[in-house]
Amino acid sequence: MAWFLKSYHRLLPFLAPHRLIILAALGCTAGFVATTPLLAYMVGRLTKFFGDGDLRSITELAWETLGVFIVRGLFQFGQDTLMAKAALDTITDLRAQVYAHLQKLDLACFASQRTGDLTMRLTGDIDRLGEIVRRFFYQFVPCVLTIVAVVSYLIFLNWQLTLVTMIIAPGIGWLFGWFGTRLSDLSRTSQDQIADLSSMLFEIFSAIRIIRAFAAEDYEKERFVKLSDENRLARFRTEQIKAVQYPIIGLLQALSVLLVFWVGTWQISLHNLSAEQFASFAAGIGLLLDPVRMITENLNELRQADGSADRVFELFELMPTVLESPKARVLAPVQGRIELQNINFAYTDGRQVLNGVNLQIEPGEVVALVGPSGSGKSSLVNLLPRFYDPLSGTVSIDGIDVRNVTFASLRRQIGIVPQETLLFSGTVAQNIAYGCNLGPEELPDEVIEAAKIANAHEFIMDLPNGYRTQMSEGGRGLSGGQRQRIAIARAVLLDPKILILDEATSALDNESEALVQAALDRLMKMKGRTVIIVAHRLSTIRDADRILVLDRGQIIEEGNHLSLLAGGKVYASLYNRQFERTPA
Ligand SMILES: Nc1ncnc2c1ncn2[C@@H]1O[C@H](COP(=O)(O)OP(=O)(O)OP(=O)(O)O)[C@@H](O)[C@H]1O
Repeated sequence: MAWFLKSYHRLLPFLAPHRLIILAALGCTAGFVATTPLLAYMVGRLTKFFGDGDLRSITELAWETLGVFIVRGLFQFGQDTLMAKAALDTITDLRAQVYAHLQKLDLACFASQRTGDLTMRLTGDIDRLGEIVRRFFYQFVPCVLTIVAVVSYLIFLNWQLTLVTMIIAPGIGWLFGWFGTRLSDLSRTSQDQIADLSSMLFEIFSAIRIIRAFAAEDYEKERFVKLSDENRLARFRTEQIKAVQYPIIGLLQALSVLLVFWVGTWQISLHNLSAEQFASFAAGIGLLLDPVRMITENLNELRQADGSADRVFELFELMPTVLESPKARVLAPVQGRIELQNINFAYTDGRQVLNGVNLQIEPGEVVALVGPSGSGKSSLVNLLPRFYDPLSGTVSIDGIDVRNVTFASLRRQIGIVPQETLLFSGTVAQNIAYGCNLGPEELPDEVIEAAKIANAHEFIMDLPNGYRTQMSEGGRGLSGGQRQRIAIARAVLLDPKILILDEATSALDNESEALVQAALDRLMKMKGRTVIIVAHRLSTIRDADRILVLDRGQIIEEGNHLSLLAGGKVYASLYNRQFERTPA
C-alpha cells in the first residue's frame, strides 16, 4: 500500500474542498454495501422455501427482494452521481492549478520542457487521474467495504469455512501484486513513449516547411515509425501480461469455490451448519467474486496510473528562478531611462553569455544592438522585462531596480515585437488587442488606428471577414511580414514607454520588408519613447541615435552609424560585408 500512498497522497489537498460531496457519496456507499449480506441471507431463505415447496413464503420473499433491490438502486445512484461530480470537480481544480503554476514559471523552465510533453501532462495524464479518483471511490472503496461486510457475515455463519476460504486469499493477493508491478513498469514506459510521440508530431507539424525543404520526409517517417513501433511493443507486452493474468486468476477463483463446497459439506455432516446457511454462505462467496475481480482491475489501474500522477505532480516541483519579491511595488508610469550595471548572465547550462555589460539609455533614445549571431543581443534585452535575472549586476528603469517592482507593472510598460510572431486563436482584432478581453464581434477604433500605423489595415481588410476573421493556429494563413505587422499593431495599441524590437532573422520579401520597416519607423518615432532594436539587417538602423556592437557578451563598439563606419572596425566590416561595399 506504500506505493499507493506515495503516488496518490498528493491528490488529498485537491480532494479536501469536495469532502462533503465525497462523504455524502460514501454514505450512499455504506447503504449500498449494507444490503449485500442481506442478499446472501435471502438466498439461504429462498433455498429453504424452495426445498419446502412453500409458495406463499417465496412470494413474500420476492417482494422483500424487490424492495431491497430498489433501495440498493437508489443508494447506487446517489453514490455514482455524487462521486462522478467530486472526481470531475477535483480534476478541474487540479488542471487549473497546474496551469496556474505553469504560468508562474519563467522562460528558463519552459525552455527545458518539451511543449508536446507539457500538453500531454495537462490533458491525458490529468484525465487519467480523474478516472482514478472516480474509480477509487466509485468501485474500489465500495468493493473493499462489500468484502468486509460479506466476510463478517460469513464468519458469523461458520468461521471454519470462512477460514479455509481466506487461506487461499494471500496466494491470490501475491499474484495480483506481481502482475501489478509488471504492468506498472510497462505502463510508465508506454506513457513516456506516447509523450515522445506527441512531442515529435508537434515538432514535425511545426517544421513541416523545413522538412519539405530538406526533402527529409523519409528520415522523419523512419524516426516516427521507430518510436511508434517501440510503443506498440510496450503496449503489446502489457496486453500479453493481462492475457495471462485473467485466466490464472479465474482458475484460482473456481478452485476456491469448489474447496468451499467440499468443506461446507463436511461442516453440515458435523451439524455445525444447516443447508440453508450453506446456501447463504455460497451466495456470500458468489457476491465476493465481483468485488475481488474489480479490486484486481482497480489495483492494476491504480498502479498503471501512478505514472500519470508522477508526471502531473512533477510539474509542481518545477520552480521559477525569477521570482516576484513579496515586497515588490507597482512601477509608476516611467520616463524610459534604462541602466544596466555590471551585468553578468548565464543560462542554466552555466556558459557565460553576458560579461560585465554596462549600459545607460536615455528616455526617448533609439538604441540598436548589433553583433554576430549568438553574441547575446536577445539575452540582453530579455533582462529588461525580467524574463531572466542576471547572475550579478542590476537592471534599472528610471533608477528603480526591476527586481523591486511587480511583474505586471514592469511588463505593461515594455512593448515587445518579437522575432517570430505567433498569433492566438481568435479574431484579428482580438489578436491586436491581445490581453484586453475583446469580444469576437468588438472592433474599437483604436484597433483600426493601430493597424493603420502598423501598415496592417489594408491586408486585414482583404481577409474574408476583415478584422473579425478568425485566425488559425499560430496565424498560419498569414505571411511572416503580415504577422509581424500585427505584432507591431499590438505594440502601437499598448503604447509603451519602452519598446523592444527583436528584428526577424528570416528574410522577408522586398515589399513586405519595406512595409514592416515603414511601420517600425512610425512606431519608433511616436511620442519619444525609448527603443531598443535588436538588428540583423544593418540597413534598418542607420537612423538610430546610438549603435552598440556586441561580441561574445561584451559591448565592443559604440557610436552612431556614421562614426562607427568611419571608425572602420567591427561595425564597419559587418556593414560592408552586408552591403558588399568598400569602407568609406
Ligand atoms: N534558452 C537558452 N538556454 C541556453 N542557452 C541559450 C538560450 N538562449 C540563448 N542561448 C545561448 O546564449 C547565447 C546568446 O544567445 P542570444 O540569443 O542572446 O544571441 P543573439 O545575439 O540574440 O543571437 P541571434 O542574432 O542569432 O538572435 C548563444 O550562445 C545561445 O546559444
